[in-house]
Amino acid sequence: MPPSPAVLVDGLVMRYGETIAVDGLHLAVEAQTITAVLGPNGAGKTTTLETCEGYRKPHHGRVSVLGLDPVRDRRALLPRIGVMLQAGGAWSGVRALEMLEHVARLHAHPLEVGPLAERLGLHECGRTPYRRLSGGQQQRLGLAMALVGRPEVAFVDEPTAGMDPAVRRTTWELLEEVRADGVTVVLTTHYMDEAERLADHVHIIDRGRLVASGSPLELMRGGTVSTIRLVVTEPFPPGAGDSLRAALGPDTEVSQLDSLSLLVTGPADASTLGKVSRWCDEHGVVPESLTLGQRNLEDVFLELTGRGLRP
Ligand SMILES: Nc1ncnc2c1ncn2[C@@H]1O[C@H](COP(=O)(O)OP(=O)(O)OP(=O)(O)O)[C@@H](O)[C@H]1O
Repeated sequence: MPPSPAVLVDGLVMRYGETIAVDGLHLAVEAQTITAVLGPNGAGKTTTLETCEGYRKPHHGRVSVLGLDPVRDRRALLPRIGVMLQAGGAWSGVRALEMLEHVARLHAHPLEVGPLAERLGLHECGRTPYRRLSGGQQQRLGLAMALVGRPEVAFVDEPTAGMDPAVRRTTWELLEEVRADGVTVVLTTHYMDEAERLADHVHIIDRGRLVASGSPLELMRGGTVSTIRLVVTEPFPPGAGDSLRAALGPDTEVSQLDSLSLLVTGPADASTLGKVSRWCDEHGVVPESLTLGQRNLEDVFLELTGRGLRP
């Protein structure tokens, strides 16, 4: 029998008034892995995580974490999970290190507070009340609070949003270390490089529904294998995507990523490359780069939904 998932979301429906935030979502998270939930703004990622954390009750369907119901079994579950919310999570007047020590005491085998705070650069603001911490400091404290208890499952909502590159790398290393320590990590992110580097498994959601699941490699290999990325120096003329699509024929798909880049998916062979460069020539488009490559997670999302992942 396969091991039971650490987190199971089974036909979850969540509504805010008329808005359907999560629309019959199914996903399973294998224990001791890092699972990334990807999706554009408003896809329902935070709502799903908050339901797994026991902050919201499913309107339909079921959620189970470590075999427990996050609402009904909240008291039993709380010491076994770590939570990093997108914002907040600490009392406004509490000092940063006091808060971290408090959370550590709620768990049976916490990490040492000092070294964790030092690694996340929290020692320098350890005596600062939470409300006076900068946004970045609050975020690092939130991450430390999620991990300090050595939880069995850590839910981290956009852990590196807005972090500088060095702290981002430290965060990635920390998440990899806790996974090696046996922690199951469920994270949401908008950063493709984060998901590609960290995640064992990715669930892509859009409009509250699962649109694809797999390891980053499986997702990037599935379907069309190759891409040609055309980046230009001046914005494309209106209708450029349609015009290039017509020039390339039915075997290829053309998506406009932004005003300066187009992605061609399909056979990225010499003939297609020749057609792209002829099209540039005929339309007065000056390429800055024309790159052949395997599609990345962002391309996968675009192919599946026709829209980009980033805000
Ligand atoms: N408290 C709320 N009241 C009303 N609508 C809400 C509330 N929270 C979320 N929504 C709506 O539910 C939908 C899903 O939101 P959610 O925050 O779960 O998405 P998300 O994928 O986490 O987005 P983001 O990447 O921007 O954090 C969106 O349409 C959002 O506007």
